[in-house]
Amino acid sequence: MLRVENLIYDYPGHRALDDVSFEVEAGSITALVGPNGAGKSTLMRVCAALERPFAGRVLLAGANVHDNPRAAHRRMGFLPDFYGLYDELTVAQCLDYRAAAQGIARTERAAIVAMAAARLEIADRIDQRAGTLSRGLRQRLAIAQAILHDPAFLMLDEPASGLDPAARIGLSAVLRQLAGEGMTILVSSHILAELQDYSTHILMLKAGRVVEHASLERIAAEGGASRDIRLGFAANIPDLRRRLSAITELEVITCGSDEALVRLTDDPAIRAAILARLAAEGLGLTCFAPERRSLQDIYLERMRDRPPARPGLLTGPENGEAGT
Ligand SMILES: Nc1ncnc2c1ncn2[C@@H]1O[C@H](COP(=O)(O)OP(=O)(O)OP(=O)(O)O)[C@@H](O)[C@H]1O
Repeated sequence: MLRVENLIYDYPGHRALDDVSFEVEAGSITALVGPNGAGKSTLMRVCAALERPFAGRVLLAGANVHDNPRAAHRRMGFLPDFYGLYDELTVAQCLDYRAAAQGIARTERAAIVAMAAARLEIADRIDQRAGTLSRGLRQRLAIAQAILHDPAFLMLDEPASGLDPAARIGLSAVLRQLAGEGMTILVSSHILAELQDYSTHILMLKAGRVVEHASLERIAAEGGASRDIRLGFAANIPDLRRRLSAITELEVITCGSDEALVRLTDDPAIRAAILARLAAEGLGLTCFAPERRSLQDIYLERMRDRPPARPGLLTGPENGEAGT
């Protein structure tokens, strides 16, 4: 769907994108993450053909977006991190204006405005002025503006920033729904727990370079079974820590009176022996569950460990060369 090849982008005295290559799979929701200043917004603006790269190219469904930005804008939607709405216009007028700007014929506009408002669940606000909407509803209107021409590809730059928890949950549902309807989405955010809920892939940038690009499934499976195990017990055991610590192959990370987090070795035989010992101890074991590695753990690990991608490599989940 979107293929980015060897992008270089410089601000005066600063390289913001340093040989960035990746490919976004059709139908995926890719989370674009990285520390402040990593280059996420710059990357999105270049992909949206709002900035011209110094080198490299961006292909949307095979067409170079910088050769014909207007054609690219008809195939993509973009919500920048800072956007303006016409506060004096109603929701309907805002959407109608954007539809006109997209070149949609006057006769088709009413139906398209109604459909976009329905998709973002703001149809009941259609006659309300944009300036009187809550932050969450403004965000919905801005996304409705970005998708009313039914783009195949949608980019959202930090759409959750400033939203309250309920509005963020609503936004996640909207993104899932749009992806379910066939839209390919690239979304940047610093809220990793939420990205984990709806993303299929992750693209990590650090200092203008790709340090990881993979499906969440592949990342979660990487490294085999988790070594951290959550234990649960049927009743309170006052000396639980002491009893667990007595098992030498097991390291106690946290411990309460009826639950604990412990770290085991990767060796299946030793793990089986520890489980058998725990059962034999008569502790009333009710839970022995590997802890799922969170996106946050993976992010922190990658940001710490990984060298940036080698120049010239096209990173992508399908070729398995991400961040090597
Ligand atoms: N107009 C500009 N002029 C000069 N430098 C800029 C400009 N815009 C961004 N930069 C620099 O380019 C780098 C990348 O910025 P960018 O905004 O793309 O990062 P980001 O990953 O989106 O950051 P954040 O998470 O804080 O939004 C930063 O070092 C930033 O200071």
